[in-house]
Amino acid sequence: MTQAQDILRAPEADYSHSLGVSASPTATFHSPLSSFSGVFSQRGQPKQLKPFNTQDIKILLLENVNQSGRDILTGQGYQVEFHTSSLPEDQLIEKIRDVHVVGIRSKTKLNEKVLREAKNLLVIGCFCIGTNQVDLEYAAEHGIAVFNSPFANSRSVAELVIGEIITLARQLGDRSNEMHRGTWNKVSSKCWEIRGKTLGIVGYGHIGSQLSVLAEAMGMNVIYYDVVSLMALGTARQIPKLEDFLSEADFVTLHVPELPETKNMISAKQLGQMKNGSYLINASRGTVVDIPALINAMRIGKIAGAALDVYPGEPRANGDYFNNSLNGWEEDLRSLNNIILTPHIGGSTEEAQRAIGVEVSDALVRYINQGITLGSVNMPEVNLRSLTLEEPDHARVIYIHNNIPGVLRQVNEILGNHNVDKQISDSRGDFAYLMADVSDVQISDLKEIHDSLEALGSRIMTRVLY
Ligand SMILES: NC(=O)c1ccc[n+]([C@@H]2O[C@H](COP(=O)([O-])OP(=O)(O)OC[C@H]3O[C@@H](n4cnc5c(N)ncnc54)[C@H](O)[C@@H]3O)[C@@H](O)[C@H]2O)c1
Ligand SMILES: O=C(O)[C@H](O)COP(=O)(O)O
Repeated sequence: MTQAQDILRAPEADYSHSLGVSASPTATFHSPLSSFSGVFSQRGQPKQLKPFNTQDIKILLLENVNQSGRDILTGQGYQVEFHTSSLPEDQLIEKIRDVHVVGIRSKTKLNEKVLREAKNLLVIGCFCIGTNQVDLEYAAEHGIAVFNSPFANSRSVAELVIGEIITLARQLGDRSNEMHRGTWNKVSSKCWEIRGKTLGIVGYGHIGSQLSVLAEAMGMNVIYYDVVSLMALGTARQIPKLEDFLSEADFVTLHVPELPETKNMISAKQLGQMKNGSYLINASRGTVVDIPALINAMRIGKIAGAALDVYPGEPRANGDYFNNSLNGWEEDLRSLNNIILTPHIGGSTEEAQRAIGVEVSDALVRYINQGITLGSVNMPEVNLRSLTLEEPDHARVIYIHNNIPGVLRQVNEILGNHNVDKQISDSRGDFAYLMADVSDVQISDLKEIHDSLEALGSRIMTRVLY
């Protein structure tokens, strides 16, 4: 298989523009590499304590992350290795051992087996909405922050679904295929307007609620089902029971995350509860629909059409033919009438990918350079105003730790001998994140602070940025 693969290395970084976190040559402790043990000290892998230098940061970017994001990362001076597809697990493990940052989309599985090998990893960027492909708990336990882009592609998905509703109602896919084969088949039987029909949205979150507005603008009635009680937009109505909801909708569209509770959420029983001749659209995650049950429901005419953008097993790269990933169901799916099969393109628009690239890369830069966790999906959200590392003798201390009683007292005993300008701490479940800016410190102080924090039983990761 051919796979475009570049190593992007930025030209010399312009430190005067790198968010004010680079080492000032005038700072007294901006020494060359010292024998001290750790700017990023983690998972039993002590590193040398040296001034923060963006060029030391190694980033692995997979799955064709947009140029907008790559430009931001290379512009910081980081070393960026870029791949257009995801990697087989053995190659991923090999690559991830060495890097501080990995950027992925929905295909790359960062499970415990892979993350165990990622001894230097500080942060994961999911350049997409879904984070189900990452073991978020394991990452948090090991001090690895995870960021995503929660809604930059929602509009693209909602627009795709609108297109699919009309396409299914008018059997456009079949007519187009027939014309491609040279057949003129002008029919109106079982072709419908969507005006006045009922759209049923499962999961009324970012995508579902946008879709609600668009569908109403086209004259549809909207109902929705969600585990949370949510404010209806326009004249939409929330239906408390899935069974009642399914029996009322002409079109059912799924917008729930991949969770144990959503696995096979639409199976034979639920398909049986849908209206005769209704339609099913899935642009959420492949595990949400029981595909053999759908194939059967379409064969017997219960379901008049379907659109699938996501599948339980998806090829790793473009060109891997949609063949062996679905236990052989591909052939059955391809043989059905009025079914739209798309290769997980819900969020694949220029607008969405550009916006995601910027949003996630900005979050990564803030985290790498300043330790700011705003928008993290697995860490407490902690922010202090920009680090004043241009001033001599300033440093930012970050201590990620287990959320157990007495830690703040111990940390403050360690920091207490120094001038703490600002400090903030927050917790999320079992983990806590402390950020403190200290001034009037020399490199020997930083080493002492670092080593003392590292010795605490609660420690997950210590970072000292200066
Ligand atoms: N096809 C694509 O390219 C594409 C693009 C973006 C997102 N997605 C998928 O779509 C999903 C939804 O995206 P979103 O941004 O709208 O998410 P969201 O988190 O904003 O909304 C999800 C909604 O689902 C609800 N929900 C959760 N579990 C439920 C359950 N068991 N039953 C009913 N409702 C439940 C939540 O309460 C929430 O309101 C994402 O998790 C992602 O997997 C796919
Ligand atoms: O989670 C998402 O945002 C979508 O599934 C899109 O994923 P993709 O970036 O891999 O296309």
